[in-house]
Formats: sequence, C-alpha cells, structure tokens
Amino acid sequence: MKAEAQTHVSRLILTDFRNYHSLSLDFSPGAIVLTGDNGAGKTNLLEAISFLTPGRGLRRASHDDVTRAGAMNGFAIHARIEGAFGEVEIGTGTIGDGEASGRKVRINGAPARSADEMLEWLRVIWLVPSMDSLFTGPASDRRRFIDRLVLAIDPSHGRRALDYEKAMRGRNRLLSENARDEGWFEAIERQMAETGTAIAAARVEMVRLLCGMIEHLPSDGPFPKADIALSGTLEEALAYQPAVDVEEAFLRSLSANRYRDRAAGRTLEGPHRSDLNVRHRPKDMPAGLCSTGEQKALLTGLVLSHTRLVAELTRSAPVLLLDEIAAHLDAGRRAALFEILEELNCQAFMSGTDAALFSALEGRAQFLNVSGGSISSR
Ligand SMILES: Nc1ncnc2c1ncn2[C@@H]1O[C@H](COP(=O)(O)OP(=O)(O)OP(=O)(O)O)[C@@H](O)[C@H]1O
Repeated sequence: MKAEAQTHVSRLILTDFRNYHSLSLDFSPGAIVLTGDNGAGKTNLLEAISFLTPGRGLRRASHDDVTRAGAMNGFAIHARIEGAFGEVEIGTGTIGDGEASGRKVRINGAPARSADEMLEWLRVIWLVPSMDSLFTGPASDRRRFIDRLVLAIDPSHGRRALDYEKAMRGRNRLLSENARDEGWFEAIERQMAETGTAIAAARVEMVRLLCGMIEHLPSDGPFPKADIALSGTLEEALAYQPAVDVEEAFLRSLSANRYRDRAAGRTLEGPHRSDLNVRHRPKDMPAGLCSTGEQKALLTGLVLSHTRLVAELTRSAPVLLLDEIAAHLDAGRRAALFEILEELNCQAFMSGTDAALFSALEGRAQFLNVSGGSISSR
C-alpha cells in the first residue's frame, strides 16, 4: 500500500554551509541519488536537509562546525517544501544572529515560535553510518535514537526532555552543594516526576507502535520482521502501571534516595538511565552480538518501520536520508530496499561513491553528481 500523500523538499538553497559556498538545487519528489568521490560533499548535503528539523542534524554538529571555513557571518539554509498542504518556505541558520543566539527558524519569512514549528511541515528521518554502533554503543545513543523517533510524531517531546534535563541539573546541583532545603528538593523532584513519567510513557508508546509497524516488514528477505524484537527497560516496567501511580512512585523514590544520590553526586534513576533493547528474534540474542551485516539489516528494518509509522500517523510520507546505505547491501538487499522506498512513496536521498550501485534506479530517480562543493545533474 502506497502512502497517500508525500511531503518533499522541492528546492534547497545553501549559503556557507560546510563546503558549499552558495548552492541552489531543485529536487524531484521520488528517489534522489547523490554520487561523488570521498569528501565531495554528499553527506554535507544530507546534513543540510537534516537541519530542516529541530536539533543538531545528523552529525550532531555545532554551528561553528557547519559554517563554511572562512565564512564570516554564519550559515543559512532555505528550503521550499511541498506537500498536501501546498507550499511552505523554511529558512534556518545563524547568519546575522551570531553563535551565542543560536540558529533561527523562519516559516514563510516570519520568525517561528521555536524550531519545533518545522515539524508541522516536514518530517526528516535518517540512516547514517555513525548509527552502525547503535546496538553496541552507550545507552545514551539508544535513548537519543528513540527520542528522535518520538519527536517525529510528537513535537512536544523535545520540550519535555529539556524540562526534565533542567530539573535534574537543578537537583544534582542541590545534591552536590549538600543542600538540605526540603522545599527546593520537593519542587524539583515533583517536576522531574511529572516530565520524567511523560518521557517514559512516550517512549513506551513509540516502542508499542514500532512493534506494530515491524509486522508490515516482509516475512523473509533482507529486513524480515521475524528478526526484530524491541523492548525498553524502564519503559517496559512503566507501561504496565497506571501513569499517575508511576509518577507518585518515581517521586517517592527520588525523595527516599536523596542520601544515596548525594553520595553518588548525581541522580541515579529516571528516564535518563533507561535503555532500549533490540534483540535478534530467531537467534534470541541482543542485537549488539549480531554480525555487522545483521545489525545493519536490523537497523534498516527499524528505520523503515519508523518511516511507515510516521507516514501513517501524519498521513504523509516523510523525507528519508540514507547515507552510504547501498554500499553495505548486496544486490538483492538493494533491490528490496528500493522497492520498499517506492512503496512507502517517500522522497529518499541516497548517497554513494559508486553510481553503479544505483543502476536499478535508472529512469526512476534523479541522479546528481557532487564534486568539491558543487552539484550537477547527470
Ligand atoms: N565547515 C566546513 N567548511 C568547509 N569545508 C568543510 C567544513 N566541514 C567539512 N568540510 C569539508 O567537507 C568535505 C566532506 O564532505 P562530506 O562529508 O559531505 O563528504 P562525502 O562526499 O560524504 O564523502 P565520503 O564519501 O568520504 O563520505 C571534506 O572535504 C571536509 O573537509
């Protein structure tokens, strides 16, 4: 079943972003293949598109890092987005605003209330090589991953996470200062319990929805549904209790454990410590113990399931950024991926050094050559 509608980036204009001094490009709605040598600027282009969503983009880079070396005034990204709603112009960057004030977002020329406003128009999902260590790296990577999935369907999740972080930093400060002010602790812990429970509940819900979407993957083939089993640790426990009891339990526990946390110098429990478990079902094995290829297939299956989920919930297929994915897949897996992308009906940017890997898409995709900060059609 094809997603009914699609949102896509139809034009992108970059100023002083990474190795692009000045670039203006028009894109077609379907598959877009970016090929070029190492260091040409393929990932940089995908990264620019990832800035059309809140956060620090697919490399989690600072504004200084993404500003072209030697540029004096920051960077700017302008995009025209087309969807069932018609057209909208999104502009973002630091030009004229300086690093201290952060990047600004404009929608149709007017300042946005916050970066989250971009999510009303466009959802961007990515799969990049740095995610290859998702299952073997620290739990914080997996928390960030699940939070990004939640954010794509619930824009208020970012605010919640910031509020929780702020409250926790306040509690940690009180702990390290050996403060005894009950009133302060109570106020901060109440806020942590409220936002922390909401964060955990949103993650539980995402895991539940994703499990449903995984069922849409093919039964066999390169990204089979039978392989993926998902669960969260804290989230799983919380999922089976009514939210308010959980909030009260978390609050009681925070209060009861001040002494322990004071000794540790930080808050030892809460959603900032939870993890996402992904298992290879047939092997009954944590994903982190699987082979590199198996991990890649599990991750690809997860990202495709999330793409389908976003398409269903928002009634519009999101934009996908797939960096160097084709190089890791054999011909059969590549063909299957292209088929799934076509079925999902999303605009998918795919990069690689070797155009031959995308030959199956001849006549069905827009092919672009990237070279030293400029881009030409093939
Ligand atoms: N702030 C910056 N200013 C200017 N150039 C930059 C900046 N940041 C990165 N670059 C340059 O961008 C290039 C890397 O581009 P990118 O990562 O997009 O390459 P790529 O085409 O994806 O290559 P690969 O195939 O090796 O992954 C490098 O040459 C790097 O020096």
